[in-house]
Amino acid sequence: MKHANKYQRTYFNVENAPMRWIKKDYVDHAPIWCSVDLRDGNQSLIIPMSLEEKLEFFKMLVKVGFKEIEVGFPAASETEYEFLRALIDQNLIPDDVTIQVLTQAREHIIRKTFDALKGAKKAIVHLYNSTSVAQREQVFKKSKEEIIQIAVDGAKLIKSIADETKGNYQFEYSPESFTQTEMDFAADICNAVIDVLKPTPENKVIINLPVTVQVSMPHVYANQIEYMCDHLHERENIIVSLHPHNDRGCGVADSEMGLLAGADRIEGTLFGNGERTGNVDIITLAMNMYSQGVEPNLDFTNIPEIIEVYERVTRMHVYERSPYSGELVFAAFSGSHQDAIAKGMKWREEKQLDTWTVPYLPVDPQDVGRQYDGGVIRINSQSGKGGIGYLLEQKYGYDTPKEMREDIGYLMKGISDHRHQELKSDEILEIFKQEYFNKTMPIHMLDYHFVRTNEVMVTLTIEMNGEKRDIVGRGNGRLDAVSNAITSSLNINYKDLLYKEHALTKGSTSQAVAYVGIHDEKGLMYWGAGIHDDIIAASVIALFSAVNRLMGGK
Ligand SMILES: CC(=O)SCCNC(=O)CCNC(=O)[C@H](O)C(C)(C)COP(=O)(O)OP(=O)(O)OC[C@H]1O[C@@H](n2cnc3c(N)ncnc32)[C@H](O)[C@@H]1OP(=O)(O)O
Ligand SMILES: CC(C)C(=O)C(=O)O
Repeated sequence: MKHANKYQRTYFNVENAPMRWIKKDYVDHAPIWCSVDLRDGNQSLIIPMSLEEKLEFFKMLVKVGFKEIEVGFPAASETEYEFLRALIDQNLIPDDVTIQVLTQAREHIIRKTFDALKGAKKAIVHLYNSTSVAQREQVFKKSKEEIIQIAVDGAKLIKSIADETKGNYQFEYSPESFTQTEMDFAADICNAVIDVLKPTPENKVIINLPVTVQVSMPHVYANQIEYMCDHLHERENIIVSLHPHNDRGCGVADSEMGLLAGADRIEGTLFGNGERTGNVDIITLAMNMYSQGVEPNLDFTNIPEIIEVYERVTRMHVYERSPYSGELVFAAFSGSHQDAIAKGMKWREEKQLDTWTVPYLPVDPQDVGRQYDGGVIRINSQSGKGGIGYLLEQKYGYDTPKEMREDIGYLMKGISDHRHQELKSDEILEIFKQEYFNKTMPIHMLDYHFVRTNEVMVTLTIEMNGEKRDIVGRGNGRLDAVSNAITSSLNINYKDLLYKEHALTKGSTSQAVAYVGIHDEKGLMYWGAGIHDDIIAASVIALFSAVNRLMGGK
C-alpha cells in the first residue's frame, strides 16, 4: 500500500473536548427511532422498490414498532410521489406513526414535496444541504455564508409553506456531511436554521447530524455530538438526531457513542441497508440494548420473517454473519464452543435461571425467532462430543453415557471430514442408529429365557455362521447372566461392562433405550445400543450390538 500519503486526515475533532460521555458504560434508554429504509435504503438499491414493495415494507416497519418513518424523497420520482399519495389517500398511516420526507433546499423541490404531502395528518419535513469543506469547495463552489444562506432560504420556505397550509408539520434539518465540517461552522448553520424554524416545547425541531461518509473514529463523532449538544440554540426544544453511515464499519459504534454523548434520536435501516456500506443497522443497535437489559421499544422477536420480506422486496441478501440476524450468528460448529453452550444450557435448565448467561451466545436465539434445534449446534469436522451428544439428547431424546459420547463424537466428525460436508441433524441420527443399534452380525440373538433362583440363569437362542444354537449363562443380574453366556460359551473376551438405560421421551414411543459399552483385551471400548418396549430386551440387544461391533461385524 504505497499511497497512504494521498489520504488527508479529514476528521474534525473537538479541541479540549469535555468527553463527559466517556464515563458512561452503556446506552440506558431507547432513543427515538426513525427508519430511513424507504428513503436512504431505497435510493441505494440496484432496483429501487416499487410502490407495492414500499407499501409492504412500510407495513412491516409499522409492525416492528417504528413511530417515525422516512417514507421517501417525493420530488425524486413518480413512484416516490405516488407512494406518499397512496399512504395518505388510502389512510395507511397509523395515528401513532409520523411519516418523514426528505427534500433538498431548492425551491421547486420543496414545493413539490409539500404538494405530495397534501392531506397528511402530520409529517416531518426533512431539509438538508451539504456543509463539508469538500462539498462547499467542489460541488457548490460557495463560501460559508452562501452555504448558510441556502439552508436559511430553505428553512424559511418550508416554514412559510407550512404556516400557509396550516399543516401539522415538524421540521428536521441536516447539515449533510456533518462530520467533515468544521464544528463551529456546523453549529453556526444549524443555529441559523433553528432561529428561522423557531422550535417550541410542543413542536421541537430535529437537528440531524449525519455521518454521511464515515472518515473518523467513533470517539471523534462522540466529541462532535457533545459539542453540538453544548452549542445548539434552544437545546431543550431540539431533538438531536444521528444518521451514521458505515464506511469504516463503525456505524453501530458511532451511534452508541453518539447516544452516550447526548443524542436523542437515531436514523437507520434494517440490516444496515443504505448508501455504499450502508446506514447503521437498527436491529444491531436495538438488540445491543436489549442484550444489556434495556427495552429497545422495537420488536425483533421474529427476525426470520423480517428477513423474508426484506430480501424479497429489496433484492438484497442478509449476510450470514450480520449481528443478531445472520443465519450463522447463533451457530456453533467448533467443539469447545458447542461443549460450553451445551453445558451452559443445561446449567440454566437445572438452576431454572431467568437470566441469560450461556457462553458464546450473547442473546437467547429464541428471543429473535431462532430455534435451538438445528440452528445453534451444527456438526462438521470441527465439532466435538459435547455438541453432538447435546444434539442427540435435545432433538431426539438419546441421553448417551458420557463415555460413549467421545466415540460418537469422533465417528461423526470423521464422517463429516471425509465427506467434506456439514452433517445435518437427521443424518447424525441416521448414522448414530446405523452404527450402534441392533447389530446382528456375526451373532444374531433370536430369543432368550430367564429363570431366577438365588441367581439368574439365561438360555439364549442365537444364530452364528448360519448355525442356530442355544447358549447358557448365569449371573447376579440378567445382563450379567447374558454377558457370562457370551464370554463362556462363545469364547469372546471383553471386560468392564458399562451400562445405561432410560425411557425415550421424544418421538412417538414409550420405549426404552439401553447403551452398553465393553472393553476388549487391548482396552479399546465398543458401544452398542438397543431400543425395545421392554428395558431388559433393550439392554440384551445393546450388549449383542456392542459384542458384534467388537467382533468387527455389522
Ligand atoms: C446523503 C444523501 O443521501 S442526500 C439524499 C440523496 N438522495 C437523492 O439524491 C435521491 C433523489 N434525488 C433525485 O431524484 C434528484 O437528485 C433530484 C430530483 C432531487 C434533483 O435532481 P436534479 O436537479 O436533476 O439534479 P441533481 O440532484 O444533480 O442537482 C444538483 C444541483 O442541486 C444542488 N443541490 C444538491 N443538493 C442540494 C441541497 N441539498 N440543497 C440545495 N441544492 C442542492 C447542487 O449543487 C446542484 O446544483 P447546480 O445545478 O447549481 O450545479
Ligand atoms: C440527508 C442526509 C441525512 C443523509 O442521508 C446523509 O447525510 O447520509
